[in-house]
Amino acid sequence: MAARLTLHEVGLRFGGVTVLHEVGFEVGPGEILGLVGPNGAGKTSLFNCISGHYRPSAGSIRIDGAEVAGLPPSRLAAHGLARTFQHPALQLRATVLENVLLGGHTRLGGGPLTWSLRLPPVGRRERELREEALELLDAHGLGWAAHQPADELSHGLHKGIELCRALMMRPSLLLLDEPAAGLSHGEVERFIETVRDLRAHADVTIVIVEHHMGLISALTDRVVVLDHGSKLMEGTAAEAQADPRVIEAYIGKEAADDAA
Ligand SMILES: Nc1ncnc2c1ncn2[C@@H]1O[C@H](COP(=O)(O)OP(=O)(O)OP(=O)(O)O)[C@@H](O)[C@H]1O
Repeated sequence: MAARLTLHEVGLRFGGVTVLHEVGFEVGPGEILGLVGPNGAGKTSLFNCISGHYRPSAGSIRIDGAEVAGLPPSRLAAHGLARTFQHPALQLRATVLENVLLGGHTRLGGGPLTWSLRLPPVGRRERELREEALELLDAHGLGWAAHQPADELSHGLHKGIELCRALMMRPSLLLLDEPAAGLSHGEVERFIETVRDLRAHADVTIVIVEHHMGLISALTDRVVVLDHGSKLMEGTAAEAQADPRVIEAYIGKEAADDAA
């Protein structure tokens, strides 16, 4: 079942630097939320707090009411969370299929003893997961690459493989960090269709960090705009793009970049 994500006054500090300050919002089951804001606003840092890669210095992060702030990524899988990264984190020497299967390991069942002895239920489960991974790759137009080493494929294909790996976890909460970065126009269009298809057929809540406003407008129900680590506003993508505070935040950043 799709998850509810609730953030309350989340803060993050590195030494004396405040990266996030009292950030709060809620994403309802099955919703698609965009997290946007200028470079350095704190979007990826907030993702890292939600996915357990950073421990927030303050506040609360709940998935379906359970407090998860500070839990490591391995424990968050049990709460239904999966994520992708701005720069796909793949095992480059492994095949595409092996990479996608990594996402299924939490669903293998049993424990280290049954795995190391490779008892019959493990073998059966492995075959089922392998079939499922191949179907997932086929559904995302990557079936042809299943047995190729990941490092022989393009950046755009790496993003697709990483998404399949995340989907192998059967997540109830999916975090996508800049899924369109480095993709061609055609690849972005295909990605938009993929997420629409997910919304129609998978029971999942999705949060997307993205600079590509076309993608954000096409996919999200709501956006949260961050600036300098704080929430600037929350509303639809159209409301955000027309909001003078948001325009000021982006223009101010561009002016500062030009002056540097
Ligand atoms: N591990 C860290 N140590 C110190 N500062 C950090 C660390 N991680 C992030 N920051 C700082 O936190 C701020 C927010 O960075 P973050 O990458 O979260 O922003 P962002 O909104 O995702 O930016 P972009 O759109 O460019 O990816 C930046 O000033 C960054 O330098």
